[in-house]
Amino acid sequence: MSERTLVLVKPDGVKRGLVGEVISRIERKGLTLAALELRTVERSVAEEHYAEHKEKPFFGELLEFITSGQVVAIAVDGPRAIAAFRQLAGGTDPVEKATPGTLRGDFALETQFNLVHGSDSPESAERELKLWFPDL
Ligand SMILES: Nc1ncnc2c1ncn2[C@@H]1O[C@H](COP(=O)(O)OP(=O)(O)OP(=O)(O)O)[C@@H](O)[C@H]1O
Repeated sequence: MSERTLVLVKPDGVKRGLVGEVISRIERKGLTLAALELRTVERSVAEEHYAEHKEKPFFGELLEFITSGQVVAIAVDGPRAIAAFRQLAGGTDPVEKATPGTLRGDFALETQFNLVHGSDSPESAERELKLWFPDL
């Protein structure tokens, strides 16, 4: 059964010219692109996107970071797309958790600047896709 997930290339990935690398790995895995947009994120969208982290000590920094530059939002389709992209991304901490061969394992050093976001469950995917691609 096909699923849809929301992927973001965060501002660090866009600034470093890694959008192509992320898209290439998504496509090589066999996943397909349903929608793609380069945009800046309004603070309200960022707050809603990361609502589950509202009480965390890093919430303020996270909002600053995600609104600090352009992001690429991508709706990605495929069988088990949610888990498949999380596998491509690697663990949240790019050094302790992400293994080489993953996007974060290969290209990131710090937990905050970990290059990509991928929805972590069908419920998150549905919520996030509505937020980022309301017309899809
Ligand atoms: N301890 C931390 N310090 C700074 N930033 C953090 C920390 N933990 C998480 N973050 C930031 O918040 C984001 C969301 O954290 P979460 O635990 O949901 O990780 P994730 O699901 O792997 O990442 P994402 O939701 O971006 O895909 C992380 O990707 C990272 O950018």
